[in-house]
Amino acid sequence: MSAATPTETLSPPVNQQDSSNHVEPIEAPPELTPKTDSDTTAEKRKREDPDPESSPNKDREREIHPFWKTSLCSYFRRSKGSCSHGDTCRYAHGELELRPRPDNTWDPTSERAKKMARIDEGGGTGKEDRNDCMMTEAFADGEEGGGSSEAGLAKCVVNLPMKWTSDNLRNFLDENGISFKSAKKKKGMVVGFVSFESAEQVNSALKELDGKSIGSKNLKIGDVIQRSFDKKNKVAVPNAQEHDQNTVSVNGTSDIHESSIDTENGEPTDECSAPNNSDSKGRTARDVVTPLAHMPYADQLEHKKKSLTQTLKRLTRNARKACPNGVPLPEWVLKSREIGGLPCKLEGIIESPLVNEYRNKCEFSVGYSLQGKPTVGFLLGNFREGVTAVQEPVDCPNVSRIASRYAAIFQEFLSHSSFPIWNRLNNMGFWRQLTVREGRKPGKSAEVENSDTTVSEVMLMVQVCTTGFDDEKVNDELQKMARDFSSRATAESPCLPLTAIVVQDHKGISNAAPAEAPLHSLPIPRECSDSGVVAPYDGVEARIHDYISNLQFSISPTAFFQVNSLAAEKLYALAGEWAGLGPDTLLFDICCGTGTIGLTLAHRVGMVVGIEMNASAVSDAERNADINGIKNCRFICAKVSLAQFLYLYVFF
Ligand SMILES: C[S@@+](CC[C@H](N)C(=O)[O-])C[C@H]1O[C@@H](n2cnc3c(N)ncnc32)[C@H](O)[C@@H]1O
Repeated sequence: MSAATPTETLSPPVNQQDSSNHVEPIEAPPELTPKTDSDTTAEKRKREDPDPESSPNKDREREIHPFWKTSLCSYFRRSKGSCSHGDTCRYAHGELELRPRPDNTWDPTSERAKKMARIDEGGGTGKEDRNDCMMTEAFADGEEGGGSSEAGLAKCVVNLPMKWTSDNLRNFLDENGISFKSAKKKKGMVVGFVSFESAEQVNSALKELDGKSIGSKNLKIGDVIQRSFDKKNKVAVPNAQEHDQNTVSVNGTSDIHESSIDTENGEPTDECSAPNNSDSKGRTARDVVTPLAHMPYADQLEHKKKSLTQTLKRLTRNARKACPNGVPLPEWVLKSREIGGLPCKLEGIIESPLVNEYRNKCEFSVGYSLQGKPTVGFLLGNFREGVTAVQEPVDCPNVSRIASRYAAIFQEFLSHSSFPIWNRLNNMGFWRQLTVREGRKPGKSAEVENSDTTVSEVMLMVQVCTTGFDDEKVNDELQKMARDFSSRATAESPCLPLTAIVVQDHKGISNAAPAEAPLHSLPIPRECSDSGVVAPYDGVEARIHDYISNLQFSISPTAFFQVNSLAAEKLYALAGEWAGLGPDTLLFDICCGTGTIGLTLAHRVGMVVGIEMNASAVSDAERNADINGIKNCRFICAKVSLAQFLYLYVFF
């Protein structure tokens, strides 16, 4: 089941970097845990029920064999780099060649798996760590990268192993016989920059490198284009060190983009939100966040259905291949043949009650436009691809008018602020992000065609990094910002609701702030209340309220809440219908957030147990049960793992 999120792809838009939107992987049950080398004998044996789509061609088999190169070759390791099977060996000759297993785990003897285990032991999630590594160092600028890009002699190479440094990149180029002028790569990034002496060198490098596989990835080569304001270096920027004359950055409309083609079937996948090479010239925020917006809504639904079908078919194929010999294929895999390879019947995509301006939460990045103007909007691509340019949310149909107005107000404020904009390349600066969260009045879906009139509360969360800035000056600046927001919200016609302004101090370098990043609420100057805008007292906990299935939900600044409240209502109702609930049902709401699913279904079951790792979301869930007089729900703050789940099952 999937509710349609109009115009967006099924994957989250590029701007959605909120940690609260991130779903941590749940521990796999034992039968899904990584296979050991001993399992591979079974894998080699011919399956009784062969995959109908597998090809007799050996090379193709290697390409699609789910365990190909997913374990390190112990012979290769023991004999210090030699293995009689050479290239045909099914095991990986070294960490670089190693691929993840079908269940997304890594060979437990690999350095990567050990590193992840260390991170887990240390309480991190691995993702944070990788993000941090990715951004610890800025792309180096200076002599090497500079001049060549203008002449088109600089290229960026995407999909390089994260752990590579410039030395690894240079060695790799040498080993492949590529002549180049300079090569740079920061550890933790997947992008490297290579400059060449001549067009011939560029051409032969392209021939050799484009599409070449390293581990499980294929290299992509893109142009490096200087941002226009870097070239001119004449635009006044608040912090001169942010935009060094020599800085070479990848233009947001450059040729770099993630693969938009499903490598298995050559058809676009859910992830294909990035336009292709030629389209990406002149890519807009609208293209990036709502790549389906050019289609009529009915076509968008069809497109989503098709891409979901591909994903589900792939799931069946992978499950079939992953099932070891001797273990019977699950019934749903066997039955999938009768329904065109699908694991279950796909009912279709449910329409959203609201097609435009449906998002109740927008996270706007703060950065520079392609012309070097301080901008509040959406990144024009992925930082991993080297894109840092931001564009205003012009024509983005999913963004509400209110959110757009606040982005514009903030952008105007930043153009006069003496505090610097966050620089994603050197991880320095002050202003980082603006999140606009809206709360609605209770009302029926049919009455909400004009979303503006139903919004009664707005919370603004401004993310800054206070490192290195004077506390007093920071406070003055933030007070000034609050005054600006409130007076300009009041001056709008009709005046914009403003319920809370929260400042989040995020000192780290990854995009998503950790749950413990300090938050403080700013008082909203009094005059706003006279114009009908609610102004909380300083120190009062900032929160907004929304409604799903006639229940009120109180939401704290960082807690997750479905971004399309009305579509969520439809989705939850259907989940309840399908679940066959009754008074004897014990309903586990795993990763419950603010408790929305469990609470909306509580009246149809005996008891609800919600589990959620974000502490403030758990207290929101408890508060929400109270507000709505629901007594049969318990919420537990914990990271979900199989062990905990089993314990709870026995305990309750
Ligand atoms: C996409 S939200 C869904 C929340 C809720 N079910 C809803 O529909 O509104 C996912 C939630 O899962 C939580 N979460 C992610 N990984 C978790 C884990 N391993 N254990 C517990 N909670 C987790 C996040 O904090 C977030 O609140």
